[in-house]
Amino acid sequence: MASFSLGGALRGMFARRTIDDETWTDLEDALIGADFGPDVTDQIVEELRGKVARFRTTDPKDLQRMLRETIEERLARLDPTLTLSARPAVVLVVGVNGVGKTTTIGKFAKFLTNYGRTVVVGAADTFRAAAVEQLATWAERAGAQVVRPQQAGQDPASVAFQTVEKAQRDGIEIVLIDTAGRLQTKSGLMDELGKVRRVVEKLEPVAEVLLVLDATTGQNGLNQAEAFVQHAGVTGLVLTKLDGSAKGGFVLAVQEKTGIPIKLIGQGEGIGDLTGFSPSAFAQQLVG
Ligand SMILES: Nc1nc2c(ncn2[C@@H]2O[C@H](COP(=O)(O)OP(=O)(O)OP(=O)(O)O)[C@@H](O)[C@H]2O)c(=O)[nH]1
Repeated sequence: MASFSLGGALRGMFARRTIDDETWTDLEDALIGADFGPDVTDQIVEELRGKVARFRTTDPKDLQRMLRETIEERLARLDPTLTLSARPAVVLVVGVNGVGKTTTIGKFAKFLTNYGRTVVVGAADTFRAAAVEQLATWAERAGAQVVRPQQAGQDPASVAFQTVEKAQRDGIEIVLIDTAGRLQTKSGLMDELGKVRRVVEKLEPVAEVLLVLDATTGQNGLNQAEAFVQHAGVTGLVLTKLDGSAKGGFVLAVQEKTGIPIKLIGQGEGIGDLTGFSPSAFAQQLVG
């Protein structure tokens, strides 16, 4: 069972033979506990009460199936497909420190090389040499090329530019650009991201801006998301650390709050632990 599954939380509900008042309390507690948030929880419970009445069922198994369908239907309102058909397709990866950005870029590079794509990674987080080396190690493991800053503190936008230039020159299909994640000076960070984007777009349009969020952070993650969504032109979300989280509901909460689709999910620290986002597979894992 995936750790973000509602299985444990719903156990009480299924221990009962019929749907009764306690069933609804248990369901509500399970959804709140899993970080769906109060609004989405109320809406889901309301919808399921309606369905249960309409179909005149008293079987908790029916309720489980309806819950799975409701969650899947809501997750599927946005399209999780990555837009990577441009050549090169330029992807900016944004997010604050510690959410798993570097690891995600490594895993994503591997995901793409597994599909036979060629990849170059640009280390535009130029203030920490250790971060550049960590990224380079991941990229090399993934079979991707790397563009590093030529000196510490080089303008991130110029590293991004050189990375896209290399892709154009060498015919590399996908460009992944790591960006700095300092949130202390939010406006500084957003200005920097804007500059990276403008400079890259002198060469190629940006295909995707992926915001990496740590699924274990709940409301804090939602606040981070809002800042990036407002200022960085985010086109897709990547949720990391779902393997360590009992908060699977965050997936739906963050997608509905931002209106931006989840495109990738990370479920572990290994290079193979990143997958595309499938609403039906996710709803199945979540609800059982
Ligand atoms: N369990 C789990 N751990 C993850 C996942 N993704 C990343 N991590 C771990 O989270 C920690 C931070 O990951 P990094 O990739 O270094 O995060 P970052 O956002 O680049 O952080 P900085 O390099 O500090 O900017 C590492 O210990 C990773 O192994 C995941 O999907 N599941």
